[in-house]
Amino acid sequence: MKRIGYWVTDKKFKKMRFASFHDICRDAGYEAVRIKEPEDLEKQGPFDVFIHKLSDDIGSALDGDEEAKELVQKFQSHFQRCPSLLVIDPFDKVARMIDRREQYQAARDCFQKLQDDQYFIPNFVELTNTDVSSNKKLIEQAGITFPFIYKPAAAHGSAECHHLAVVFNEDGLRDLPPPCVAQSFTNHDAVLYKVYIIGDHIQVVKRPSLKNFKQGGSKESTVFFDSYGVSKPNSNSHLNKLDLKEEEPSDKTVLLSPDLDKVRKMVTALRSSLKLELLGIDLIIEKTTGRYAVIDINSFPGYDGVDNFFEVLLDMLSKRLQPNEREGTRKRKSSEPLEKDLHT
Ligand SMILES: O=P(O)(O)O[C@@H]1[C@@H](OP(=O)(O)O)[C@H](OP(=O)(O)O)[C@H](O)[C@H](OP(=O)(O)O)[C@H]1OP(=O)(O)O
Ligand SMILES: Nc1ncnc2c1ncn2[C@@H]1O[C@H](COP(=O)(O)OP(=O)(O)O)[C@@H](O)[C@H]1O
Ligand SMILES: [Mg+2]
Ligand SMILES: [Mg+2]
Repeated sequence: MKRIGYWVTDKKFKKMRFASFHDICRDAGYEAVRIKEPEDLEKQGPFDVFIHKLSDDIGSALDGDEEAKELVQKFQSHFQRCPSLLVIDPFDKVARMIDRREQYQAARDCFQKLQDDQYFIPNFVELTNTDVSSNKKLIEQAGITFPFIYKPAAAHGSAECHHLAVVFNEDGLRDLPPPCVAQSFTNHDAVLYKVYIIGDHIQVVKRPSLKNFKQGGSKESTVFFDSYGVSKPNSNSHLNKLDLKEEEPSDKTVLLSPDLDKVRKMVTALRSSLKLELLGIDLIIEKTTGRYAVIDINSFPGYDGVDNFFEVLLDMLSKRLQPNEREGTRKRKSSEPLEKDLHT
């Protein structure tokens, strides 16, 4: 019987109802094994495949957190001792999504190769200090316009990673704790699409999002917000409410739901360059042009609203475990070490 090892937090285990995954696996002739302690992994194994939400720990480990380093190291040592183990997703590929600047750069490179300007990453720049005049220059050079959105550089790892802000003018540059990313705000009529990906399977789920703001900026003070309050299924923040005059579509409004063929083309390109199987892409549609903007990429997200998530997951895993597929995986060296400094 093939064995599927997995690592998720208690919160994620409960929220996603992972207990049912065990039944679904058993019915299909697989065994799901929840790893709770990263001790004696050989004894808990052997596993044919290992899936995980370790992005927070990988992020903290890269930041130098000793406990996280130890945890990540234990898994990596196990992977090295079991070279045939399929790891979804490989730690080095997950690591590339942790720093928002790196994540955006990778996605922008991918879109440039695709040579299709219907997809874009809104202009962004990394700010590493609080020097207002040099930050002003960096923002101008990157073509960032007011308002812009402030995001902590780390996309995963702590609650603070989701403490964002909308900055309306140069005065707002004083309040931004570095390291962070500044990104042009793209009006999108307060609708965001979660593009949830499980291998080849894609499901798009509609979510609330930030309202439109006057382009070019204003005198308003910076608005700080927690992203958990604006784009979860039941979010109902004042920041989600379009201003009254905007509720009726204007001539310039391109009101669209995403075109699934376009989404598929985008996902195929991103998957092939990011080399991730379990991911979520936050997509917004630019109000004035209808172009697709990717604003966030999440490793193993919540998949809230995805139909039959565990059946789809098991289907993907069983396909990946087919001998032909394994050959491809081995070529990808899925268990390569993440970073040398995580071993020290
Ligand atoms: O718990 P959820 O359903 O809010 O899922 C979170 C994701 O929400 P989403 O599916 O995109 O709505 C969430 O996505 P966002 O960054 O909020 O777009 C993250 O992936 C989050 O992981 P982390 O805490 O940043 O490591 C995810 O948290 P974990 O479930 O991995 O703890
Ligand atoms: N460039 C942008 N233009 C417009 N709205 C944005 C932009 N970036 C983020 N947002 C809004 O902020 C929310 C959180 O941003 P996101 O980058 O997804 O961070 P998180 O990782 O915390 O989810 C999004 O759900 C969306 O409503
Ligand atoms: Mg997001
Ligand atoms: Mg995110």
